[in-house]
Amino acid sequence: MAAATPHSPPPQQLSSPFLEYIRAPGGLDKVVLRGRRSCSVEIRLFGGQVTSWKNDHGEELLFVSSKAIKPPKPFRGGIPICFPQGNLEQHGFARNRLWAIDDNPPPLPVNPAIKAFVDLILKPSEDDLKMWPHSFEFRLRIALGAGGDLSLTSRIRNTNTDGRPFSYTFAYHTYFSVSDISEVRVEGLETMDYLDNMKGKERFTEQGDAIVFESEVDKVYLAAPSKVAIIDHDMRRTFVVTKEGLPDAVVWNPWDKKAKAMQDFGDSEYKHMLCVEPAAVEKPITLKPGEEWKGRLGLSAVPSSYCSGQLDPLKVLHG
Ligand SMILES: O=P(O)(O)OC[C@H]1O[C@H](O)[C@H](O)[C@@H](O)[C@@H]1O
Repeated sequence: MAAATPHSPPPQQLSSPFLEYIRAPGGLDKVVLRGRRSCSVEIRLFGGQVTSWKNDHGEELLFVSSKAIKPPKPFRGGIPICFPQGNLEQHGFARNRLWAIDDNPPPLPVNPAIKAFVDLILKPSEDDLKMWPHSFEFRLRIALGAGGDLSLTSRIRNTNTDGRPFSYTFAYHTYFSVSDISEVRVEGLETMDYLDNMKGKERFTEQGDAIVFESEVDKVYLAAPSKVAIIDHDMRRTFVVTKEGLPDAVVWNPWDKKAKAMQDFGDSEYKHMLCVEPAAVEKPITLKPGEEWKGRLGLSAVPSSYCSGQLDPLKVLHG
């Protein structure tokens, strides 16, 4: 069966106790995944974008700006999908398109304990093909695990019929909600090489300590480990970010000056967010016709192993 068009009714399998399809005008239809107690995930069809992830106490774990703008502008917060980047609009057009429910996705091995998931699909429109002349199928599975963990699996296939390969860069532009950015540490990126977007993408090596935030940061960590931890002292919460198929990790906080310059971002909101974005940036991914690429993001929020001023990075990173 072909993928549903954006305006067709939601398929039958969406009527499950773990899923709700909510209609809203202006491309704002969304799917809500429900887990144990108050765990939930909200996904907007516009952008195929996760806009909310709540833990079992119903606390929001992702940052969304109070000034976020409605479609057709990209939405500031949650997890925008950045694809296909290159000489296109910033971060590509996928975050700016209406995705459809994929009612017959090719099989994807899943943990049978995961009941709450949804499959979305994006194919290029005629206009998209004028801008980026490649035919593709982008399948996105968003799943809420039994313990409240969230995973996004992207499968991108080259469906060009003229034999041409294509290349792209990619990012899960994840906006985490934090209590106070100056109390946050990121562990797992110590001693990594990075490109500094604020210094013309010059390459540097990170020092040996966990990363803390005192000013604007916009860095692409290269060949970053598959697990990175964001430790929020005040919340005593640690986000564990895992990634597969995505070598790099972008870390971004706009800080005060850039915050003021952004129309869709509150002046002080930089204090309450941090982007850590599993990505493939340095080396574009190339797919020949018929080839498929897979990239996975896993997120969990666990209590910090914070004890009398000492954090134990080994415990956080290796369980
Ligand atoms: O404003 P946007 O297009 O959403 O981009 C917001 C930010 O995203 C990334 O993290 C980039 O590294 C930054 O350079 C950019 O400013």
